[in-house]
Amino acid sequence: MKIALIAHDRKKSEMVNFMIAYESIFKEHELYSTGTTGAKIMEQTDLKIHRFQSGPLGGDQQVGALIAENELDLLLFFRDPLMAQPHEPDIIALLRLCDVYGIPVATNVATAEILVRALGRGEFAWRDVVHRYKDGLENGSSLSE
Ligand SMILES: O=C(CO)COP(=O)(O)O
Repeated sequence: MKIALIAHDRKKSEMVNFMIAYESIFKEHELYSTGTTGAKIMEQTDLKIHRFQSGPLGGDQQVGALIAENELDLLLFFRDPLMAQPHEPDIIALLRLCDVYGIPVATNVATAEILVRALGRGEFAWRDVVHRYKDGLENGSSLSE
C-alpha cells in the first residue's frame, strides 16, 4: 500500500515514536511524506521514504495530488490543533480530498494506531480492488471483464 506520513512540528516526535513502534509493518509498504516529517523519520528508523516539499512549501498539495490520482491508500496526518499554520488552506484541501476519494485518514495517534494494526492484519486488501478497477478503466476494460 502507498502510505503518506505528515506531522506538524509539535507532533513530530510522536510521529517518529509511532513509526519506530510499527516499523515492521511500515517496511512492507511504500512510504511518502512531507519534507521535514520524512527526514525526521528516516533519521530514527531504517525506513525509506519518498519526501515531497515541506508542508508550507507545497508538500500537502503534493500528497493531495497523489490522492487525486487515486494513488494513495492511507494518510497519517498528526495535526497540531493548538497552533495556527500558515498553509491552513492546503491542510483543509488535503483532508477534503481524502473524503472526496474515500481514503482512510488518521489525524491523531489513537486513530493511526487502529488503522495501522488493521493494515498489519491485511484489512486494506479492498484498496487493491479499487486499484484494479481504476487500472481497468484506464485500459478501457469494463467491470464485468
Ligand atoms: O506542515 C506540514 C503539514 O501541513 C508538515 O510539513 P513538514 O513535514 O515539512 O514539517
